[in-house]
Amino acid sequence: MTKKQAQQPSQMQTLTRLLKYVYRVSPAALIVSLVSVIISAAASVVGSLFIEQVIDRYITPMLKQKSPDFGPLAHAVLLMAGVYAIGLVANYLFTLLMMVLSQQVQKQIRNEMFTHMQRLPIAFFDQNEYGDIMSRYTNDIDTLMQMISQALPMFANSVFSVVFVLAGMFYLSWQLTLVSLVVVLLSLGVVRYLTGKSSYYFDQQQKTMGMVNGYNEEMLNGLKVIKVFSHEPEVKADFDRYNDQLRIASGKANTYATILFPIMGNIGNLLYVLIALIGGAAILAGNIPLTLGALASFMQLSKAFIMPIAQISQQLNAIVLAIAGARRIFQVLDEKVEVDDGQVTIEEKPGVKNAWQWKLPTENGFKYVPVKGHIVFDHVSFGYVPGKQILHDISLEAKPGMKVALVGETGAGKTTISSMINRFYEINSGTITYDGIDIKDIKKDDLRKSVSIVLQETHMFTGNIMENIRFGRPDASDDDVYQAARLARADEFIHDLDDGYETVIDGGGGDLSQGQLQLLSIARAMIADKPVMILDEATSSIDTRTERLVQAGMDNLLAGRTSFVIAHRLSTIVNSDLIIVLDHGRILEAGNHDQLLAKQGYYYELYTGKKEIQ
Ligand SMILES: Nc1ncnc2c1ncn2[C@@H]1O[C@H](COP(=O)(O)OP(=O)(O)OP(=O)(O)O)[C@@H](O)[C@H]1O
Repeated sequence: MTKKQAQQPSQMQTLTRLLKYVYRVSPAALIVSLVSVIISAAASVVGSLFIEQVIDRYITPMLKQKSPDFGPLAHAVLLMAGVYAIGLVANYLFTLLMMVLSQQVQKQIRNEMFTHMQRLPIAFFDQNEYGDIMSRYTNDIDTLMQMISQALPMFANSVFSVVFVLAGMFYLSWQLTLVSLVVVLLSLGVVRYLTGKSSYYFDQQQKTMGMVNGYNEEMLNGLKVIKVFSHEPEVKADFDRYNDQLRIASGKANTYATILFPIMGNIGNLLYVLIALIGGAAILAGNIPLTLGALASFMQLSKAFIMPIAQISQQLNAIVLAIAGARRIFQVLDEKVEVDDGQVTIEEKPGVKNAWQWKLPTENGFKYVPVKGHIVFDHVSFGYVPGKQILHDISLEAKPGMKVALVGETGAGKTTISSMINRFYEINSGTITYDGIDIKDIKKDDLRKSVSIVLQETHMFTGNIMENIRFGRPDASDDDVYQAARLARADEFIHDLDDGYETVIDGGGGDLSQGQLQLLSIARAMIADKPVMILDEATSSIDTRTERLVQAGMDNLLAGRTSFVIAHRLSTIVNSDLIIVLDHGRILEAGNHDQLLAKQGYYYELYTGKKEIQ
């Protein structure tokens, strides 16, 4: 994410944070699962220890009896079955609980991420690829869930098994336990090497997965451009490179992870044979005070000793992978949300539609003041990134109801100025006031509620035309929608569509032309009818005849409202009250059309065609 986060938390810190998170979602489920996992591990060891009793207490004596009584043996076996049954139930319970818990955690994380992302500043989305963000939302959450529902319970089960088995082994014979431990210690070297390698590659796999998804997303978005320039082979070559990196990382991670298990399995067999040999020889020589039953029990335990160690190391892979995912998820959740210290809010006057008023806090409560739309920039400077200033000392005043045009070459800073008004970004110095109130004192949501923006890039949401226009004002009636569409001159083409206002458009804009989409977004802004309007190349894809008609509708709407208009076609802005001519983020000239023409400066050259907006 941002560079600040280059210093990553350790795996242990992330795991602890994750466990706290899981605990917070459902403390009861986590505690009951933990108790169940302990019971399950203990039951299996107690079951193994029973073998000693069964052999030494019942079977061996019975071998010497002429007519053996099977009753006590049957009783002991039943008891053993009972212990195993308890273990089984506990095992089932904790598996089930962890499954349910993982679903709850998944829901909670998705919810928190979504809510958090909505509160992140636009700058976050400028700096991070959508594909990478999506990968955190999908792949990383998936791996995390697999860890919580599978790896973590198995890991806990194995850890407790190892502890109990070790205790059981010590109880039976400390000498044979020492032999087992030497074998285990030797095998741990192998485990460390293999898990170290696989976790490194699992981390790489998650990272490259994010890159592949990011690349896919970008290419899908730019598919048309790729086709226009016949860039398919180059794009494919780049994709192959990323895909190959993913294959290599994924292949290596899984190779190291999968060879671990067979190796550990064989070490387990080796230990089993070793214990049988050493134990048998020791019993025969009378070196170790061990019964036949105890040896059988010990061998059973030694088998149950290596497997959990193998499982611990294997589950460690999944845990390491999930920790990498958890870290990426927490990175998003740790991203600073937009600062909002604003106290001033905006409200619609009760009973009067589209009449807005400020709710200003005062010493003894608050007071209401009508919203006028008076915007003042006072020596404003701004840069998107530190050290690269884009706007230099901008001062301008848009009196209520004024139409202010921003003119200048591409990259001059027109959109940037408009983005400052609703605080998409924070200015570096100077102040911007709205009706005399510093915009930093206005609650962001409310500030944005009072400013309508129509961008050149239109975005429609999946739904029908009616719903998309109503997006501007959810409580608008059908008649309001028709009225806005008529004003925006969208009504005509909507009627020509087979399903009219019911025509469904998908997220990308469906079969509508860019100009038609612009008309819809103008209608959407018109229905919102805010005190301040920003039109950023809002009519650039509309033909000049329709643009004139839309303009007429808009001028009606804009009458009495403050508006900022950015347009490359100067015909759109000649009737503006104030034209601000920008060059490299500085104001070059300001005045109305006649004043600027009379000045015979930059604007005059643009208007008379001596200079062209590039
Ligand atoms: N999100 C961003 N991050 C960093 N720099 C940006 C960002 N958006 C714009 N810029 C830079 O800020 C400068 C001004 O861009 P801006 O979009 O305000 O220009 P503009 O006058 O609206 O141009 P156009 O007529 O092409 O829309 C440009 O140099 C641009 O590269």
